[in-house]
Amino acid sequence: MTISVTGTAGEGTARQQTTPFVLSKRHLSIHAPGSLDSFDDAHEAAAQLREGRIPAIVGALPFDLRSPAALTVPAALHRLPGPWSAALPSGSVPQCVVLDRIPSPDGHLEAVGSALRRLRALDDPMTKVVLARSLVLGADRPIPPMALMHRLVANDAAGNGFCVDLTPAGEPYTARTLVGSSPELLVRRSGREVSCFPLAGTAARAADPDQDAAVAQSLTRSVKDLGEHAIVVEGLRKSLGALCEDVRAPSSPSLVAAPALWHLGTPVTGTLRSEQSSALDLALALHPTAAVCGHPAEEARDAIAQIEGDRGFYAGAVGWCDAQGDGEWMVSIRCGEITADRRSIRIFAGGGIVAESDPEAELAETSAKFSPMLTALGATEYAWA
Ligand SMILES: C=C(O[C@@H]1C=C(C(=O)O)C=C[C@H]1O)C(=O)O
Repeated sequence: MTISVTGTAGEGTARQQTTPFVLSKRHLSIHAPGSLDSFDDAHEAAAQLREGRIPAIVGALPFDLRSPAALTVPAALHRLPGPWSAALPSGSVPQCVVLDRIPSPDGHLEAVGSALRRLRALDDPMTKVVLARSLVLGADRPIPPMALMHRLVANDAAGNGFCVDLTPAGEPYTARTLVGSSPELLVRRSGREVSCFPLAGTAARAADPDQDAAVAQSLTRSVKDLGEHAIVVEGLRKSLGALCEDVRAPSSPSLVAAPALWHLGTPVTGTLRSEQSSALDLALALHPTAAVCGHPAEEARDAIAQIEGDRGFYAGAVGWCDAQGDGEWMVSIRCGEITADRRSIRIFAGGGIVAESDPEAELAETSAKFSPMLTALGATEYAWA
């Protein structure tokens, strides 16, 4: 189905985006080409949507909502059944090599160690913090964002993928693109129905089926992972409760299969008290969950800023919202940011740290989380340029 969007700017002034917005999902994908207008202020975009002044919004929210967003009023919002499967865009993905690690593996071990000292201190309120690291990869020719997303979608059994032009966020994001394949739903709104599907608690999958089943079973019994997961569900129930009635979540998580990983996941649902709250309003109210930030959120966010610096759009949200307020926002993980010249990409992976965490296991978890992006880029983490 296609919703023709006629905004205040009119079709004649549509700026052709270099890269259209795409969000690919198993059952419904969104393709939103063109740009009638853009916003770096997500709250302003949400207000204009509520007032009926813009017909739809697509794009990315940053990890830290005080930073600029990259939101576009598209020229059209196409809803397509099933995962994104348009003809393969011209240009294939070049083979990439790792040029830099930020921080180094030892640096990440140190960061986890310093977080653990706080998490284990009895007088510190922080009980969970999500710490991430990144790899910078380079290629000898441009990395086409749509072709990369195509590969990610093809390699993912659930057909997840996204591609977002970050230009609306202004410098230094002009002509940069966020591309990834996230398994995590921040929030979906359909009429008054609201659903979230947070993931927290992770184990790397094994090639041998018996071993893989054993890994999954032990994840469902891991006190550390169940505790880490419970913090996320508890936080989400609370923030959803402020906007919804009848908030429901099963008492124990289910196993979710992601490429190379098992996760613990819990569906959390509710019914909106007011239809005034759009999918974008919900995303702004719920983000960042403890799945990507920690608990309490403010302490964890400050610790992340101090340890990692600015995360930009990693661990933010990517999604869309229409004039009725319906839409869907995915947590922007398992992703990378392609530079304006498209010769390099910075990919990110993080994990929740709690008092019982082991630094070496956390480092290995981030390596496993890099693997879908590395596979799509034809690279391995420990092969140097
Ligand atoms: C932060 C990431 O993943 C998040 C952290 C998880 C965990 O700590 O177990 C699991 C899924 C995501 O919510 C990432 O992939 O970069």
